[in-house]
Amino acid sequence: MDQLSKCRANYTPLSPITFLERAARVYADRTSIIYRNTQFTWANTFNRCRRLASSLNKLNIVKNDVVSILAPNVPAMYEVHFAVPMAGAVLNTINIRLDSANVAQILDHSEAKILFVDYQYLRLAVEALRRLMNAAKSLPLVVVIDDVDTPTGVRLGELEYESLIRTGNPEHPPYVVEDEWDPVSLNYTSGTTSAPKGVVYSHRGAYLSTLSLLLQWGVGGFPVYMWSLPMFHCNGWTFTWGMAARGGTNVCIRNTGAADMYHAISTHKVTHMCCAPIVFNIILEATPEQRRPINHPIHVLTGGAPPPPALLEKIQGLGFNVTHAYGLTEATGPAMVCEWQSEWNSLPLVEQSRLKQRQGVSVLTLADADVKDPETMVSVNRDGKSIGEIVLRGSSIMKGYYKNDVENAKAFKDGWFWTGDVGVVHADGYVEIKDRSKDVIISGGENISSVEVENVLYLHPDVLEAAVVAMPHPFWGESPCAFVTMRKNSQVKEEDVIDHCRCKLPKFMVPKKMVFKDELPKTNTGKILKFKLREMAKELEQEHLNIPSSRRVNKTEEDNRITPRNDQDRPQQQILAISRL
Ligand SMILES: Nc1ncnc2c1ncn2[C@@H]1O[C@H](COP(=O)(O)OP(=O)(O)OP(=O)(O)O)[C@@H](O)[C@H]1O
Repeated sequence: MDQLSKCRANYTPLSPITFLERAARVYADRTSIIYRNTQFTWANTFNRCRRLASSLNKLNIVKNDVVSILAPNVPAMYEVHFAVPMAGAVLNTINIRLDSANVAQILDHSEAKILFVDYQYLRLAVEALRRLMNAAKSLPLVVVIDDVDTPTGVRLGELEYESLIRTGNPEHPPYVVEDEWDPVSLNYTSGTTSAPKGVVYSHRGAYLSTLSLLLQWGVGGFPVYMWSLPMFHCNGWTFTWGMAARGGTNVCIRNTGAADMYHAISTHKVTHMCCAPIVFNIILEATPEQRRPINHPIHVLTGGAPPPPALLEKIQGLGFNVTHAYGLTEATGPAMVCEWQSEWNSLPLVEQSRLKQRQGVSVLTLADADVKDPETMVSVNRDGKSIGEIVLRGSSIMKGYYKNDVENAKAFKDGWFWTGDVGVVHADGYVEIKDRSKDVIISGGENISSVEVENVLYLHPDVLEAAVVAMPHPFWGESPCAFVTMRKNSQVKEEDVIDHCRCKLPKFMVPKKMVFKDELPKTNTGKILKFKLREMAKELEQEHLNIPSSRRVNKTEEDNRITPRNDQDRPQQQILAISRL
């Protein structure tokens, strides 16, 4: 049998762009995209993508060139997921809430040849380009994306998205992927804990991850998928490509405000959506004018941050059927999922939410997932208590970080990808995150999981959002400090919330300081920027100790950037502390 060899008939490189060609054949007249009053079919989408790919090649885009895009969830953002790789190039979607310094950094680091910019983000793009120009760096060609539904006429130079489509060749032969290990996209990490890193996906990894997530989430034919998750985040957790694979309808929305989401859900009968847990608050806090009745089941895949059980309970009560996944940019989005066991359906709702907030088991494309002691590399006991670092291996894991050998060497060790997340394994094999290694609070030699304290805070009926970080403590080394936002018109005081924690937590885990804030600092993907809160906690401690402001740690310009510099030495220290336990 060994002599049977591969040939073109039985071995084709895997690539997610093949999903579109098939969609155009199989689902030609079905709706592919809805955006305001504009609708396309799968035949239209294939035609538009071929035209755009041909125009990109005419602009001298060749294999492995990077093409960037700065846009919200509009049709163009969807189309480039096919058109750019169909031109042989690598797609780089840029987070629209970054500042111009970060956008410039990404354009420079990725060596982007073309930048597609949605008209609403032109100012940000221009500022980023000005920075590149001042630093004598090369500039990408800019293509403005006007609103396809209600064009504004805004331009910057000659190139405009729709005219590239109009002038492109509809018969352009689809690009043939020769090696499935070739790059398909370049996504920068959220920069929650360190400088954003450029994560490269292969055609093979993207293809397999797409299929595995569709299967894992049980997405059948013709889903109506609302884009409440930014497509720029891990290519929309691969559902950009996935909707073509299932002949789904992409409901594009510019903003994830409550009114837009409720309107889309009820008008288009949305069946599926993904989002960070923070979006549940937007849905739950909607005003009566924004709300619409929800009369059909909606499947939600949530991840990106730990969903507190109290929040899961509330959103499920509204008719949303939540699946909880855990993932990273480096794992092409969701890598583990809390796979639901039917016998759990008979448990009380509180117990169901407690089980569901666990991060779960590996998705199908991962060969393995484990929790290991980072010093001994030994797997931790399945007792729900022994702590270690979550490690992953398999075809969903990135090719590597672009131009970053140092981080590649740290991330890939002993045949595993090391996530930097700290967790436990329960007796049933389900993993539960306790923290990011950088966020663990070490108080008097005890590790405190900030997630556990946050879960208790979320049980308070007036708490809207909560984040717990380490505050320096003269005796214990660190103590928990909670930052909380409260529901509108709440009369509750800080002391009341501390008392609530006292009733539910061991004394050493009770926040020593409670800070009410109007808003918590977040990344665009809805993650709370804990490094910023740690800085604030440090300031609070210095005030508490009456250190004159002149001697306090100064805020530098960099504090306002995504890149946290202050925590660089912390993970190693903390992992060592964890492994000592
Ligand atoms: N379901 C989840 N529960 C808890 N945490 C989660 C979950 N899903 C994702 N996360 C957190 O999000 C992280 C992945 O986020 P992402 O890839 O967007 O960039 P980042 O890690 O936030 O940014 P950076 O690596 O630049 O700091 C995971 O490592 C984990 O800490």
